[in-house]
Amino acid sequence: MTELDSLWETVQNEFKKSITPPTYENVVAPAKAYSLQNHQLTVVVPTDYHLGWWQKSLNVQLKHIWHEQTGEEIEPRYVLTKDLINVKNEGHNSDKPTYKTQTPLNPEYTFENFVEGRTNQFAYASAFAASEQPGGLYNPLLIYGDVGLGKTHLMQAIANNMLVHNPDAKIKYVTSENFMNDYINSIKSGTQEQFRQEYRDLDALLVDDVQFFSEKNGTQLEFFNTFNSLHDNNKQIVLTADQNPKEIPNLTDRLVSRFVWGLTVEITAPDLETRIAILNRKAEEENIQDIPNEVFSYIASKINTNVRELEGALMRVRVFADLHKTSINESVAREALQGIGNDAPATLSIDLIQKKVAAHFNINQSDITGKKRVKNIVVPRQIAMYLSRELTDNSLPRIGKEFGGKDHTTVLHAIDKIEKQLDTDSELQNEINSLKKDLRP
Ligand SMILES: Nc1ncnc2c1ncn2[C@@H]1O[C@H](COP(=O)(O)OP(=O)(O)OP(=O)(O)O)[C@@H](O)[C@H]1O
Repeated sequence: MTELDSLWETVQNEFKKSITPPTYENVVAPAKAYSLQNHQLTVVVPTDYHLGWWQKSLNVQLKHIWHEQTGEEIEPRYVLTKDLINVKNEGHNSDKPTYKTQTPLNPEYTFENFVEGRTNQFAYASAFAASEQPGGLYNPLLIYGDVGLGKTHLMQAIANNMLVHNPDAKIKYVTSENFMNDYINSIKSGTQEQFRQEYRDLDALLVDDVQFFSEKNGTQLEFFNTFNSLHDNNKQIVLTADQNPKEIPNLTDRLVSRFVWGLTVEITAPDLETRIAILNRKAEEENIQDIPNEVFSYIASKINTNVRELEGALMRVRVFADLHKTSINESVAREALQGIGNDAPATLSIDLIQKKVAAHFNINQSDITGKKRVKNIVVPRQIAMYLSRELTDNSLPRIGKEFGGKDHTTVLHAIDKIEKQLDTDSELQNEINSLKKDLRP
């Protein structure tokens, strides 16, 4: 056992005294001290969930315990096991080539484990198609969107699926930062030829977060050449970015034009139904049983942007219930998630939308929920259904119910109609904008 290992054991024992056994077992025990350099303690943790706990809840205590035990002030940093390879590459001796960055694929990032919904199904279908016919129509495939929406998951699912079909496929997954570091290190060590071979002799290259190339002109040029070489040989390229590549500042035009050569798809935040489905899937994966449906709905309505945070919230509820030795129910979830996510979930109700739309068109609310098929009532009814979907988190069946017990397909048809008309009808656009302003000042 190294000195650091035994010190870490002492630190863990100190934690044990001040936190409950489930938090210790679930969160503290799985963490390992990896290195201590220049007052920076690197701690390796297995999942995003652990990362969140350490960064948000245990960081101050760790610094305190460390100081008490050693007299040393430290600045901890937390690294996922899967990212350890990057840490290992840091500070490598410059005469050793380090162009061999190889971040392992996460075997859990498969298409089967990805929940499809309205906002990600195009990205999902494109990624699946690219993995079935690498180097084909969707080359490169670029997936962009906000943080934590599943871009890396889909990108790695492509690689995992390619490997199912061809276990010998040469696939490299790197972040754009890895690519740059590899490139710089190859220059330093005079191993550019090997670097090029390494990157160009692949069946698929996956590069995460290409927005990082912004302003890195030398790296952009090298990547441009790598890209061309792979593309010319019909090798699959998959890229992700946090925004549309055309909007990434300081990327050369020729690189942007390469990025959008194949197919560019966006992922946006999942809707309520998808968030609930993701939570169900996650609970199954983590073997968390007996969660009532209203708890899934509550968590999904609180966290409505980032899937990573959604997963974190579920784990938080679980640990909270463990700590209090209680089963998971809605009031436990409310307590566990105090101060997290949407503290003031939208109070806008379908009832209010119906009232406002009725007043706007000078008809009665009962017309909106009724069955009359005359045009001056049908259109406001469709608009009210559309707004109920846009501005609240209610599901289609729920909306149908509130509109006098209509079927969810009727609601879907109404929304579809309005969406299509909005593309061309500026009067309708103005009408809807003004109603939205009125409903959400
Ligand atoms: N539709 C989905 N179904 C199941 N899991 C999902 C889905 N979307 C995201 N996730 C999960 O959410 C977490 C975050 O996803 P991921 O890392 O792929 O996001 P990202 O868009 O690459 O974020 P970042 O920009 O921060 O890198 C992962 O655990 C992933 O498996």
